[in-house]
Amino acid sequence: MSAEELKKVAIQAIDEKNQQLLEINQQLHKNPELAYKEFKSHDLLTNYLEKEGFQVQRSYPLPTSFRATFSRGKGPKMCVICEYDALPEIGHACGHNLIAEAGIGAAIGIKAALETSQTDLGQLIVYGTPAEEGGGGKIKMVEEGCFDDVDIAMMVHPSPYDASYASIYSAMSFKITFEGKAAHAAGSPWEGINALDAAVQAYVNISTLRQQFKPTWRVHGIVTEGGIKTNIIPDRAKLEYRFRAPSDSELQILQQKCKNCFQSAAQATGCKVDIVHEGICGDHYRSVINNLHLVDLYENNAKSLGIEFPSRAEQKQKMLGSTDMGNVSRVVPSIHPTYSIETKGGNHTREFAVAASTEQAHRQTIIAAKSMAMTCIDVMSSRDLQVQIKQEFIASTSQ
Ligand SMILES: NCCCC[C@H](NC(=O)CCN)C(=O)O
Repeated sequence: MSAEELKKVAIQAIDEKNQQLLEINQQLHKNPELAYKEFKSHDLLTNYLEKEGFQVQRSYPLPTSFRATFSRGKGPKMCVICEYDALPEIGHACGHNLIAEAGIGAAIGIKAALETSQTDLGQLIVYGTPAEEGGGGKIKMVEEGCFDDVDIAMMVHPSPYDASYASIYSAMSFKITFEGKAAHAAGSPWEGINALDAAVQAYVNISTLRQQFKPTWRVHGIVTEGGIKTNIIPDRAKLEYRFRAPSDSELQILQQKCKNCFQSAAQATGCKVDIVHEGICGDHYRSVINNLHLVDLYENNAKSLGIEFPSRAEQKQKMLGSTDMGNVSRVVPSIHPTYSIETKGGNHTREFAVAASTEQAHRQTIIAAKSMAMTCIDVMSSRDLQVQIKQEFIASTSQ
């Protein structure tokens, strides 16, 4: 069968499961779970995939990640990724319930095409990847070798705009602790060393320096501890900061500038400072390397389903944030397109959480699922494309 005929098979299979796919996204939306605690989401998705005839490895290799496979002979191993973690307090405000729906929908379509094809079309791997919003599930899965037998990986992400090319920055997070000395704030303030003043000074240093930041750099921080009582000079204050830049080398420069801001604030106030890159928000999320062959295929398939894209130059201007999919894109040819849903607020707002549960968002998600399935079918059907994608990957990762 031709690729075009197989795409029709995939589209029909996804349409037949439309109601079930909607229910999956709604269930996830009603039960938002945080990084590495996505047990109900994991069970919902793995039970469904098993029922649909996939070989499922639950809790592989992490407690809330999974691998599900379906093969028809030899051929390239295509990987579709589901995310399903939520944000504290604001739930599915990044729409990962829809990402899971899209991944499962694409898997249903690709499986139908594999079953219908008379040839060794390829193999499908569905990965459930936890903790994208902090904790870097995919980073751990890359380290565990999960992508060693994968030829191509893809996922989609809802947002306020359509972009087949992902403009995703390299990001690192730090925890900063200033240590001072407590004293009675009225009786003997001169005996104290004010850690809150150091934190405020550091915040102001960075804000002052912003004028000299490149327009593509991002620095954002919060105060997580700032004292106990107004009449005690705070002996400890804590900040959390995240730095982002388009490349790792720029990120290094930006980080050093900001570390200078923390250290000079400590010196000015007489505090000690400890800067730690660590813990749940501490992983290095790499920038995404877009495989342009895959980007073009995805865009053409989505266009054939009625999606309109801004120019590639405009797409590159839109920055969603950072993602551990960047780390996957360093080990296998990858794409991370975004697709638009109707929303009154951007990602990470309460408005977006509301938008992520609507019928309209579901309809857009189904189109994204079909576009992924069609892209996989294009790749599986053409040995030439497989070679070109691999060659581009080698060239882009060896720079
Ligand atoms: N180490 C913290 C990672 C935060 C990842 C987060 N990602 C997104 O918003 C993209 C879509 N989920 C971020 O960029 O802050």
